[in-house]
Amino acid sequence: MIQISHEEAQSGSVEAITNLANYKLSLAPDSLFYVPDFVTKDEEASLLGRVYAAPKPRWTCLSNRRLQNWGGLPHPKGMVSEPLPDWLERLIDRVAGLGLFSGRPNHVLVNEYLPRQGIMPHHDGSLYEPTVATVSLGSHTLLDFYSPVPADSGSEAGSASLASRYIGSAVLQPRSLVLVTGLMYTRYMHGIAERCSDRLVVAGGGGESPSLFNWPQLDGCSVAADADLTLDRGTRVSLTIRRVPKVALGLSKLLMKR
Ligand SMILES: O=C(O)CCC(=O)C(=O)O
Ligand SMILES: [Fe+2]
Repeated sequence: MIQISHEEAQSGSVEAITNLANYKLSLAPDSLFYVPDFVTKDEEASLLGRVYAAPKPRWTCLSNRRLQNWGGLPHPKGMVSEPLPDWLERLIDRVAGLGLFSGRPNHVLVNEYLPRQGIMPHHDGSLYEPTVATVSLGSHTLLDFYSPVPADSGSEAGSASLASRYIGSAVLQPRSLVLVTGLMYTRYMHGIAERCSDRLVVAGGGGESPSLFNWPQLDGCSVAADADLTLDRGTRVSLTIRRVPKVALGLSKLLMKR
């Protein structure tokens, strides 16, 4: 069993990120950033407390995960925005400070995955600015990336071709932040396989894995491996932070303008 555990995150403070370029994953074909321990263990517990304190109707149950939508429903005509709760605004402050978004993020999807749950490969789409910042809580997962379906592939482009389109993964450790932008957002698709454990494919003898984009970053962790190189998944909550550029005026704002 491989165990990837970070040195104890200090409870009160995290290292300030002064240069995001230091966190760019050079093994990925385009812009992918990975920041381990973006939140502390205390912050993780507090964020999980807030997620699970949300009223039941906040949750939408899907077949392979459940989610909470915060900030409004993105729509081609503009999102009627709703105020975000303070606990999300504080997290957004920190993400906005990284300077990757053109303005302040205004939308958060919270996903909860039990072991054996995931999300099919997809694009996040054009209603959002093409950058997503994801904080992982509670458990690791493997975020897999795929080349898009070739335009001329017709109906053959089913799951059989998925393996051939796979380009690599990032291990998302609990408390980490991953930033997907550039072609990694617009061109490549991403998904999470429905598995209860992840086998980390370590190619070659040198502890390198070309298919794990953040393998060198994991090196900084204490890694103990035996034969099976498997990470068991627990319940993972992801906070996916985005910016919806087109915002429609809500009813109250429209009335105020009269
Ligand atoms: O949970 C994640 O890290 C990915 C979620 C995702 O791809 C999405 O909400 O669009
Ligand atoms: Fe997505």
